[in-house]
Amino acid sequence: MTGLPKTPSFRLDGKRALVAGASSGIGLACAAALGEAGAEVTLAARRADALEALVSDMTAAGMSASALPLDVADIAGTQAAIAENGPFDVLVNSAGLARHSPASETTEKDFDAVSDLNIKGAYFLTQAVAKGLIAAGKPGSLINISSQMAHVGGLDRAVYCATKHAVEGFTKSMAIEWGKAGIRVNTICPTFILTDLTRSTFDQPDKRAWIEDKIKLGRVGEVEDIMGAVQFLASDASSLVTGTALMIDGGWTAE
Ligand SMILES: NC(=O)C1=CN([C@@H]2O[C@H](COP(=O)(O)OP(=O)(O)OC[C@H]3O[C@@H](n4cnc5c(N)ncnc54)[C@H](OP(=O)(O)O)[C@@H]3O)[C@@H](O)[C@H]2O)C=CC1
Ligand SMILES: O=C(CO)[C@@H](O)[C@H](O)[C@@H](O)C(=O)O
Repeated sequence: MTGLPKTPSFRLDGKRALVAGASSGIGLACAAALGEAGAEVTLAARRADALEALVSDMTAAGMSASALPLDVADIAGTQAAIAENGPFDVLVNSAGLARHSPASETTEKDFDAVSDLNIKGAYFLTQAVAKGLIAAGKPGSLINISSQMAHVGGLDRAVYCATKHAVEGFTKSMAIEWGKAGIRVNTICPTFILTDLTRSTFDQPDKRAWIEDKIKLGRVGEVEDIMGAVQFLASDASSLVTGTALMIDGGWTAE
């Protein structure tokens, strides 16, 4: 016997990771997952106090973390912050927002607010981190938190769905462009997960029943459901994975 193949490592020791949208919900969980795997994690979002609280929790748990207050919709400010604090080997972009209304009533203000963060902010944040890697001649793994709504429509969620479909488009295009440089670009597409973003949806009994019916595994998502996926996509365990969407939807889009 010549020896068994060895599973590539899920560890991230020596890697620098940036998590945008780390002050709550899915981003916070992703930051903890990356820290647990050994990465040095930079936590970005607008609320500096929430970031500092997470830095304290992660440090107390033996992880390496620091805060970088940042508005991802401020493109120039984000570019400057990444240039100053990078390069980052790993990006998880979980900064996002949603506004709900019938498509016939969407206002330009809501359209712009959701698009400016979910598409434009995500695009230029991903670009800024990639530019830092290219300049440093380093490989990397860039992950955008998209949504199952990038693959299906959602009643009263036309703008949000449009932005998440757009994220899938630029992710695939960037994956093609930067593949030879060893920079991988992927999305994670969660189903409904109880966070500040979805609380108002879950509070409506008819909406909760709709969600529970559509998720074939019979339970709603929790932030912990995203953590293993982030460790996988950030690490060498996924070194041939790029330009793809990892569905974490309990079977919603299988129907
Ligand atoms: N929860 C769910 O069911 C699902 C969520 N998603 C996606 O996951 C991502 C995270 O959502 P979730 O954790 O649920 O929501 P939360 O509202 O809990 O988290 C959103 C995060 O984004 C940050 N954020 C918002 N605006 C900005 C900004 N302009 N600049 C920087 N950071 C910003 C917030 O921090 P701060 O306010 O401090 O800036 C916060 O950390 C979103 O992209 C969402 O679309 C996808 C599928 C399902
Ligand atoms: O992406 C999501 C579910 O797959 C959620 O963030 C929402 O659609 C959210 O906007 C909601 O409807 O509560």
